[in-house]
Amino acid sequence: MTAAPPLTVPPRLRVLRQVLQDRVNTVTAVLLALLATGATLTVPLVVRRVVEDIAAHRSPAGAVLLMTVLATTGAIAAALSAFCLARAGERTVLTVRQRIAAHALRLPLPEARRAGAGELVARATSDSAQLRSVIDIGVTQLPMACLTAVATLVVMGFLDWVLLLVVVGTFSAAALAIGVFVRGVRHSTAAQQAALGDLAQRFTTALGALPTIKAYRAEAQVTAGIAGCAETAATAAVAAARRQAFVTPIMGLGQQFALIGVVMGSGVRLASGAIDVAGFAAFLLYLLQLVAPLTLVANGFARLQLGLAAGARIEQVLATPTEDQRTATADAPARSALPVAAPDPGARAVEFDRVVFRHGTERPAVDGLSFTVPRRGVTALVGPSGAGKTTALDLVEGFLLPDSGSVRVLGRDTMRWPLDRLRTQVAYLDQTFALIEGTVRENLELGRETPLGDAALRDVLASVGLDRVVAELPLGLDTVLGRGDDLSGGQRQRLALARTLLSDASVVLLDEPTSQLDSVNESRLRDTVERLARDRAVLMVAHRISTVRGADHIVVIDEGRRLDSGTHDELLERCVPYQELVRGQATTVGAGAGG
Ligand SMILES: Nc1ncnc2c1ncn2[C@@H]1O[C@H](COP(=O)(O)OP(=O)(O)OP(=O)(O)O)[C@@H](O)[C@H]1O
Repeated sequence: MTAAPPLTVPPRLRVLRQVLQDRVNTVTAVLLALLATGATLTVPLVVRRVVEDIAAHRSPAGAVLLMTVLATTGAIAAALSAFCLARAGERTVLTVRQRIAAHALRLPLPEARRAGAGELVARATSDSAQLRSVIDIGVTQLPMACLTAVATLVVMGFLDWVLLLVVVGTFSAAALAIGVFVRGVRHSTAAQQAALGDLAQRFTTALGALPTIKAYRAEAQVTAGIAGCAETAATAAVAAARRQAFVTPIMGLGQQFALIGVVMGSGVRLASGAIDVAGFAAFLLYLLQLVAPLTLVANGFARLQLGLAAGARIEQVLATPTEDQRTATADAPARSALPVAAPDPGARAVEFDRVVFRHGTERPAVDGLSFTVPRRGVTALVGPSGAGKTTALDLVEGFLLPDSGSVRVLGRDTMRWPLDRLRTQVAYLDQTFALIEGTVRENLELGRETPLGDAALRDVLASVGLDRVVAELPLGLDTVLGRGDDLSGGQRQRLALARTLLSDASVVLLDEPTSQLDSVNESRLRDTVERLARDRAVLMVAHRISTVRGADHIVVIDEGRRLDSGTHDELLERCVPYQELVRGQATTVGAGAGG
């Protein structure tokens, strides 16, 4: 199985700054934990007073009451501290999830695709949840456990420093042994989270391809791949658990040896008067109390690795520059900081000037491409499959940036347009005709700040022949699409087209808008596009010659280069590759399609 390809920027742990965001709850949790720790540390000293009172035939009632108050206060403070910490933790997880979602949707398309939808979802869900352990352990548990252990050792040193040396010796040996066992935990936890990301990625992709998987009876085959990722995650988790499983028993062993050593040494120390019976009782209580914070420290470091590994994976996403943060050159300002200038009214709608673009491959997808699109009318981009047509549209929309040359929209280089401004001017119907999960209305109004009235929505639906279809949906315009109620492929395509038609953009990009339409709807689309092109530029990619033959201007491209341009009749007369395209369609679908 392959791990997800790495995102571009190495991980840093800036995300941990989030820990301090909910200061009120974090500080309250720390103060309450200090109170709980103080109470826990004081109890054995009060026990010593109880023993002394009993030995001196005094009433121990006062000391017992004090002990009860301290123990209760400690318990309540510990509970409240844990609650405050949980609140701070959950708020942090919430903020991180919101940041990941916002950031992932703003990543450049190639980066988002490379990361993978499932991987990004895993970082917003399971990785983010792991941050709780960084907060729970890192903010209070580890510091308080260290504080408790050190303070306990100090008090024990005051009670009897020789017996303390026995304790320190045995626990040091235990710590060394634990160090050997937990050394590989970080590696195992990182492997576990990478496998979980891989699992989410495979699962998401498989659910997206469910009809194909079912049609090819590939459920078992695909399940095996997903199960393989789950198995890798489980193997890594078990490896980490195996190492961690030794922590508590080794600490217990350390405590046993310490107890034996202390009991053996106590005879001499009591006989010499270095410690009295009450002091010895307190010393033993402290020794019994010591093992809990020490175990917590040892386990805490191991669990902290899990949170830190998740933090690194989250940071990897957040450190990848968004589209707005990307710059044209190293010293250029980020796109979001570019000055807002109005489009040039005299300029062409789109101008490609010797544009070269590679999808990270040796061979350019667009190779020195130059052509222009006038301010009004339909320009069609035709060429064989893989010629670079979609890449050209993606360059206009600013999804991709040219490696060299320039793409100008309304007279301005796309590298120098603030993206939201560019995309206000350019509407795009992409090949996937993707609808968001939401109502028909939400799909039509996507990206609009002010809602449109029902009449406007029905008009646009009528223009793509969908008015009756939508009227017959259970809740009409308010029917949620995508789950129980859905449309056919061609209907989805027309709904996506209707969304594009509602835009006020000066340039409209249509990628294969007729690929799933019957001849009636194709003819309707041609009329709609012609109407649209009366006052704006339409740049359309289409394989069907019947769709493009009426275009004002046709640009023929192959292997990322412009071969020729002109009207259908001009190209039919002089452009051999265009003639071949037309002839190819005439032989496959009949002369009517090719004209
Ligand atoms: N994400 C990608 N990663 C790598 N190569 C890609 C990617 N997208 C496209 N290409 C390559 O770039 C070239 C141009 O692809 P593009 O999708 O622009 O062609 P097209 O003319 O739109 O094809 P079609 O008509 O089949 O949709 C092809 O060789 C393709 O394999």
